[in-house]
Amino acid sequence: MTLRQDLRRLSLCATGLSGARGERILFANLDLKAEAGTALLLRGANGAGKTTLLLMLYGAIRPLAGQIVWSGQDPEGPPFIHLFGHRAAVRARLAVLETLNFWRDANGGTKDCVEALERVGLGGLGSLDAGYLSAGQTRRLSLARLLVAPRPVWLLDEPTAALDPDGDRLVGELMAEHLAAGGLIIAATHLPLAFVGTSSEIRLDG
Ligand SMILES: Nc1ncnc2c1ncn2[C@@H]1O[C@H](COP(=O)(O)OP(=O)(O)OP(=O)(O)O)[C@@H](O)[C@H]1O
Repeated sequence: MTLRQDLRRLSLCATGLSGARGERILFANLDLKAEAGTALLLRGANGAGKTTLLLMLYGAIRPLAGQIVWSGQDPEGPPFIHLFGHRAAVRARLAVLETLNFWRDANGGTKDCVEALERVGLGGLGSLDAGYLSAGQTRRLSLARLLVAPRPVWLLDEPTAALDPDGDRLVGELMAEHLAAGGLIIAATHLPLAFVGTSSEIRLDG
């Protein structure tokens, strides 16, 4: 993947973030920084608020307090964040390749979907009804979505969930390639991620 050179200045600075779900405060006064070419890993127990924080950084949930500033992006430009969450928008009766084509077009991408399916280990399954994919195959299809419409920021929620060891390696490779191309990754995970690159980590329950 090629990212524009000016994206090398991409960064995130969040200060004094507080997050709640319902009546419950999950985290308070949290400061985060992340730079292009690096990964920030979010750790914490089940229910600590990692997914909530990712949704906040994505812009889907408002913080209770604090500020989130993405720099190095044209605010009038195209969307620059991919959220790789637990839910995959896979519809039964739509083939795997059609599903990926749909996502690519909806996200303004131009990359080859057949190649992306090969890359994530789903080559040969393009004409299968996407509803028949196994849990791990569905995650792999969601990974292909990141490839067909490149965006500099990846927010990954438990990216290796449901994947086999080969899938773990694939996630590590894709992350390393994204970082090497100047992308920025924030990943919530309970497991070690097998990527090569600069990373830092914060705990939400510590
Ligand atoms: N819409 C909602 N209304 C009320 N509470 C919610 C809502 N969504 C999530 N929660 C609660 O917010 C808390 C944080 O959830 P979140 O999914 O952010 O945790 P997490 O750290 O990602 O957990 P896990 O490691 O299990 O994925 C949980 O206790 C959850 O039950």
